[in-house]
Amino acid sequence: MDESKILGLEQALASIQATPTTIELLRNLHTQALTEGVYFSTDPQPASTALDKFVALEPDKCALVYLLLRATGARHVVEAGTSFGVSTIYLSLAVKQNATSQNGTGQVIATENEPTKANRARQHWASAGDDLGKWIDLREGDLRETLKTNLPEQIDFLLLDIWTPLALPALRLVQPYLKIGALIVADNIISAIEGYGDLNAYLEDPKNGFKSTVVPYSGGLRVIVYVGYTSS
Ligand SMILES: C[S@@+](CC[C@H](N)C(=O)[O-])C[C@H]1O[C@@H](n2cnc3c(N)ncnc32)[C@H](O)[C@@H]1O
Repeated sequence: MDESKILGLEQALASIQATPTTIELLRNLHTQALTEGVYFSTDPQPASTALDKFVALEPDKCALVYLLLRATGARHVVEAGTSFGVSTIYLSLAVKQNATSQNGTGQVIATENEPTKANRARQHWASAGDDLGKWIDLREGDLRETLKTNLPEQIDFLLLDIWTPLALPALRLVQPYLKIGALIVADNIISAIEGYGDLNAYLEDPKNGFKSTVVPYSGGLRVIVYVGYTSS
């Protein structure tokens, strides 16, 4: 791994509050993820080629997501696309810390279609040092089914880090529960733009109630706020 990636990883790890065990786990997982071959869901190669790949959110994006959650006090979070559970560690750390400081409850609803990936994710969370598993409800199976029921009354944050055809269906399922001011982060919005036509059109239609900007992280990261339905 080159120097700039090592530096970026260390900067990301320095921006979160976690036990040394969790930090070391994240360092290892990100290092494996950053050195694997690239996979994009818009590639012609079959999705099965991604079975043994992390396809994890990069460290700087994970740090941003963690800090957004901490800044907004988010406690009810949905993650579309969990894979080996790297980004989920950041989400669950923030939810645990927010819930503890607010004396409230909280949960990350994680989603993964592939049983082998779900198992690896669970192993990673069990080996983290922050007792993270109890903050995560991992729903195995196609998220178009698993997100149909049992969502919290109010959702504060949605991470869209999923194959592009699943992004809009995930958003549509979660939208009825989004609080006004909820944040949504969608990864690779520029590098996978051809796969995101339906999502972008939906977000840009004013009647759907979203405002957003694209921040210049690798591949483009769309940061979206749910402002609610408007008549204009
Ligand atoms: C980009 S990866 C997620 C990476 C993860 N957020 C991280 O940072 O570690 C997307 C994941 O979505 C999963 N996936 C694809 N289609 C799905 C579906 N219909 N329902 C649930 N998960 C799905 C894939 O198996 C893959 O592991």
